[in-house]
Amino acid sequence: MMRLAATSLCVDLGRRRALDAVDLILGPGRLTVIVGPNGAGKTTLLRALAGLIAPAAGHVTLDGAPVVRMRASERARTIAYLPQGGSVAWPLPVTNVVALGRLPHGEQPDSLSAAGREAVADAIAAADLKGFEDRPATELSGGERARVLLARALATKAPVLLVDEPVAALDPRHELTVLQVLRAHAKAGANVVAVMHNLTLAARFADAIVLLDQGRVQAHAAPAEVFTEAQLAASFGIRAHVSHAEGGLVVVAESALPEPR
Ligand SMILES: Nc1ncnc2c1ncn2[C@@H]1O[C@H](COP(=O)(O)OP(=O)(O)OP(=O)(O)O)[C@@H](O)[C@H]1O
Repeated sequence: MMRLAATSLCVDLGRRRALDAVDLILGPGRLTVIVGPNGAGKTTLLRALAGLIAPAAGHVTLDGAPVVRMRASERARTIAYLPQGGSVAWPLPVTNVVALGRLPHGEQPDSLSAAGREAVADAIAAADLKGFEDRPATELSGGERARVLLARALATKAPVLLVDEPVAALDPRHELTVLQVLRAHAKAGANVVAVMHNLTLAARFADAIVLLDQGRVQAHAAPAEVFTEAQLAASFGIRAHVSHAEGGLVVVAESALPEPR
């Protein structure tokens, strides 16, 4: 099933309560986008969903089992996590970096199974990296590198995919490519959760939006229900104009509201 659930989830970072009593149920087959202002707790929530942070209270479960208690190898096969602004340390060819996504299956880049080779090829095609296979991953632009790291996560073929700002460094065409890939992955049955700042793209591609503010879930609903002018003013401190266009909702941030929140 791959149903992710956070129940009364509280996470402390240092002395700060970064997540406060978060309740969420995220079903498979959906692309959920987490939005919220800087410091709202989005990355912390994604890391907690991935089982990478132990909660101060409450828990995160995958099909009822606490993720922090899953064996690390099983968790790595089941939950692919793409951190924000990841870097590549070694000058490996792109194909080998993408193939690192097969490590949770016990496959080394130079000894992939047939399924592993297919997964790597699929991921390279999905991230629009054909032609880049032999380039050293350290000699790419920021946006190209971001796509390589996404491809590594896709190559895992994990049924849960958690991605932190996957389109932050991308040009408009690749923003669309990546969101189409994430949506297709969800439509194929995966549970896909992405953190994003671009509200119009989020509205266009997400099945559901989670709006976080100060560590709390302010809304969890369809984009049109979450992206109201009143909600955007309350959570982001902006005056925004929301309109309905053919491709979906368009959110235009018009001005920052003068009052500090
Ligand atoms: N290691 C840490 N120790 C203490 N506080 C931290 C630590 N890491 C993050 N925080 C704080 O926890 C809060 C949530 O951080 P988080 O990175 O989850 O926010 P975010 O919503 O992802 O922000 P952004 O949009 O800027 O990426 C912030 O107030 C941040 O300052």
